[in-house]
Amino acid sequence: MTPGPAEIFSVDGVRRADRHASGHGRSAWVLMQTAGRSVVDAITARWSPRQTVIFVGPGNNGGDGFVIANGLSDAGWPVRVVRVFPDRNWTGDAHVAAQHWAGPVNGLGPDSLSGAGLIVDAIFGTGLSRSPEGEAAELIAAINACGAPVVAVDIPSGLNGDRGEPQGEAVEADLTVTFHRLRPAHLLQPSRQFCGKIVCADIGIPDHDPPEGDVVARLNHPALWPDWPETGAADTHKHRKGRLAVLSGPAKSTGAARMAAVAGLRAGAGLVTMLTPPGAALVNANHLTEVMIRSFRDVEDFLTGLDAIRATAAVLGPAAGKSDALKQIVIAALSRPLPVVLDGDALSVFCDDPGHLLGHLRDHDVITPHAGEFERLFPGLSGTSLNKIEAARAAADRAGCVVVFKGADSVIAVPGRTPRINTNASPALATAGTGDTLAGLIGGLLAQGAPAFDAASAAVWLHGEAGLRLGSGLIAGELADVMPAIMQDLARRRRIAAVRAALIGG
Ligand SMILES: NC(=O)C1=CN([C@@H]2O[C@H](COP(=O)(O)OP(=O)(O)OC[C@H]3O[C@@H](n4cnc5c(N)ncnc54)[C@H](OP(=O)(O)O)[C@@H]3O)[C@@H](O)[C@H]2O)[C@@H](O)CC1
Ligand SMILES: [K+]
Repeated sequence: MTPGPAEIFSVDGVRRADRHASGHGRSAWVLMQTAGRSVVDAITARWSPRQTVIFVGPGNNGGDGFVIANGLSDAGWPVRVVRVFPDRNWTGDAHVAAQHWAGPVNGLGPDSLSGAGLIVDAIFGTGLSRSPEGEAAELIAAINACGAPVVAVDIPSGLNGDRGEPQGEAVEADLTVTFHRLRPAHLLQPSRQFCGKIVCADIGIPDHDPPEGDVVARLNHPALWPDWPETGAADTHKHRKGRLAVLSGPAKSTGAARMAAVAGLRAGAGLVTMLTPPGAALVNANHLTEVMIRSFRDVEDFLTGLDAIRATAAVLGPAAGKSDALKQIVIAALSRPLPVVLDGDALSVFCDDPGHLLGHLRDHDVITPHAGEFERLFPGLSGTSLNKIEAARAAADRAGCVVVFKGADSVIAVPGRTPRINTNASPALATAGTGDTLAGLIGGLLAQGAPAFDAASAAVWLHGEAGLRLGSGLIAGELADVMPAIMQDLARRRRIAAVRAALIGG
C-alpha cells in the first residue's frame, strides 16, 4: 500500500467531502476528471500500452471509466469500452463524461473479454446498493477468471465501502485506485484481499474539519504515539522504567507466559517478574535469565506478590489455564490501581459470565480478544455491527477499557477516541504464541507509563513490524528478539523527521 492520508472515512464522509469541494470551487465534474486522470497515471506508471477493456456501470463510477478511456486513448492505448447496463441512462457528471467519449460503446457479450491485456473495473463504486446479480455477477466472475490484470476504480465492484465483506460476487483487483481517503473496505478483511495494491489519490478536495463521525478510524502509525516506545533519558535506571508482573500457567504450560515476559522486557520495562504457581517455579527458573521469579500459593499471595514487587502493570492470561482460581486472580488484580492486560485464558474463563469481567475493567486496562474470544465476551456484537471498527468501538464502550480486536486487520479502540486500524500484520504472524508476545509488549509499555491506547497501538505496530522482518517460517519466540532493531530504526527515523521539521521550521 502506498502511504496515504491516515484518516479512514465512511462512504458518506467522502460524499460530504465531495460536496465540501463543490462549495470551494471544485465541481463534481472537475473531481471526476481528476479522479479519472489519477487512475490513468497509476496504470501508465505500471503497465506498457496494451488492449484495455473498460467496463462502465450505470453511476459515477462508470463516469470515471469514460474519463479513463479518454486518458488512455489520448496516451495511445488501444481501449474498448463496454457498457454493463444497456437499459440504464447515465445522468449528471457520468452523462457528461459519456458525452466526452468519442469512441464506440460496446454492449456486453461473449467476446467482451477477448484479447484483454488489462481490465478496468468501473462497474460499481461506493454506490453499490445490493448484491450484483444476473449479467453483472456473471461478468464479475468472468473478469476474475480471465487472467488479465484488473484495475478497480475507487473500489472493486461488489464491495460495500463501509463493510469488511464482499456483497456477493466481487472483483478481485490487482490494483485499486481510490480517491481522497481510504474507506473501511480497503483495510478490513476479507474485503482488503479483493483490492490488491491500493493507491489513494489526492483529487484536490480541500482539507477541512470533517463532521463528527466521518472519520471512522485512523491508520495505526508511529505518528499517533510519538513518545512510545520510550528511548529514555541518559540518567534513567531500571526502577524508572517500570515493573511488569506476568502470571505463569501451571508447570506444563509455562512457555506462553515466558514469551510475554521476555516481550515485556524487550518493550523496555525495567524489571519483569514472573508470578508463578509453586509447581511451575522450577521449569520457569530453568528457562529464564533476566526475568525474576516469585511463587504464589493463592489469590491473597498473588496480590501480596504484586504489591511486593511494586508492579506498575500486569499481564494475565497467556496459557494461564481456565480455572476458578484464574477468575479470582483476574478480579483481584483489577482491584489494584495498576493497568492490567488480559489475554487468552483470562478472557475465555469469563465466557459464561462476561458481564462479571466487564464490570471490573477500568479505562487503563487492555483486553486483546481474537474473533472467537470477542464473540464469547460480546455475544452477537460482531454480527450486528456495520464492520469490525464499529464492533471494536462498541466493545470498548461496553467494557470501558482499551480493546485490541486482533486479526490480520487488528482494530484498537477505546471509549471516546477514534479507533485505530493496523495494517502491517504479516500472514507469518498466524502461528502459535504470537498473541502472547503481543500481550507482553503491551504490558511492557504500560509498565513504563504509556497511556493504554498508545501502549496497545504501539505494541500492535511493533508486533506487525517484527512479523514483516522475520517473514514466513517465523516462530513466536523470535518476535521479541527483533524488537531492538525495530525500535532503533524507529528512533532513527523520528530523529531524522525532527531535524527535518526543525530545519523547515527554522
Ligand atoms: N465522492 C467522490 O469524491 C467522488 C466520486 N467519484 C466516483 O463516484 C462513485 C460513486 O458514484 P455513485 O454514487 O453514482 O455510485 P456507483 O457505484 O457508480 O453506481 C451507483 C449506480 O449503480 C446502481 N447499482 C448499485 N448496486 C447495483 C446492483 N447490485 N445491481 C445493479 N445496479 C446497481 C445504482 O442503482 P440503484 O441502486 O439506484 O438502483 C446506481 O445507478 C465513486 O465510487 C467514484 O468512482 C469520482 O467521480 C470523483 C469523486
Ligand atoms: K469499481
